[in-house]
Amino acid sequence: MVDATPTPVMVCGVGGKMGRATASAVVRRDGFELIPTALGKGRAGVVDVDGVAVTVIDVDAEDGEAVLKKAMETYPGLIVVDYTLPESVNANGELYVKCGVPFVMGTTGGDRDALLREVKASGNYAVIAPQMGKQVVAFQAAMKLMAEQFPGAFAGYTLTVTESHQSSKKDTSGTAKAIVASFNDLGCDFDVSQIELVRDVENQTGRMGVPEEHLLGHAFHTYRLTSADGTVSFEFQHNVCGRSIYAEGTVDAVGFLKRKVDAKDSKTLYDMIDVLKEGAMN
Ligand SMILES: NC(=O)C1=CN([C@@H]2O[C@H](COP(=O)(O)OP(=O)(O)OC[C@H]3O[C@@H](n4cnc5c(N)ncnc54)[C@H](O)[C@@H]3O)[C@@H](O)[C@H]2O)C=CC1
Ligand SMILES: O=C(O)C1=N[C@H](C(=O)O)C[C@H](O)C1
Repeated sequence: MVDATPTPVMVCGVGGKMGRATASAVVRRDGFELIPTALGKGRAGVVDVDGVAVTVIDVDAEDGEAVLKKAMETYPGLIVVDYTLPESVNANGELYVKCGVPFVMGTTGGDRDALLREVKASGNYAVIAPQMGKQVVAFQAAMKLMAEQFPGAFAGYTLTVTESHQSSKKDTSGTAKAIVASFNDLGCDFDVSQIELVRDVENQTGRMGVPEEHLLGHAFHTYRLTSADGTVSFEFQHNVCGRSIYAEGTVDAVGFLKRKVDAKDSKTLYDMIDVLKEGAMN
């Protein structure tokens, strides 16, 4: 029998740009319910998400663990989505593990190795990925596959990576970092510190071609490979305007995770390539 109960979702960081976009996608999508409570930082209050009034509880003022546990009791089967900030990633991951709540971590940055290690060791269900957009995840997966199939194929090539995002983005793109890891396996000697970050309007609208109306929300990435003698070059580019591609993918990830929890799957830690492989992305 199909379970008709909607999956309850708490969106931590709902006061921010991605949290708001994701909460809105949860409200729009059948089979999901946005719960009216969320954890926030320094911004207590009520956020209206398309008619759902979400009370944001400031983790600096109240006990986040108690808030989460209460929400888990009130909304059995709760799944948390995290779109907070790089400096909160590890502490939030630890909090969700401590409470035993399944979660989708879209937030980038922090100590990724520690996050993945600790969540995996805990056996807590989670999807953790720096990129939730279906087609970009497919590109990411293709680069990973190429590196697995043809390791070293681009040895001797010079790689340059340029990523442009809204000026409020402080960290280097987590997606670009993940793709650089595949280029490293393909033989390119490149460190993520060499990624060029474009955050100023002049370069964004000029060199990168970002439409003015998307200066506050875009992700334009270019990966360029050039052979040692300069006679051969490759360019991979993905340009995203707005945030709906990530918000929709996040809801797909919540649905995927819910099915894994219900099935008591022996694997508990996933990324978006797992979600894509299962055909679980709209
Ligand atoms: N995985 C993906 O596909 C995507 C990931 N992102 C990532 O999402 C993150 C958020 O980005 P934006 O929404 O643009 O940032 P933002 O600055 O607009 O929003 C962050 C929100 O999180 C809140 N916050 C900070 N620490 C918190 C904590 N400990 N607990 C609860 N709330 C907390 C802030 O008060 C703010 O409301 C970034 O790491 C970004 O790279 C963004 C787009 C897509
Ligand atoms: O902060 C953003 O906006 C984005 N963050 C993610 C990243 O760091 O790669 C995904 C996308 O680039 C948008």
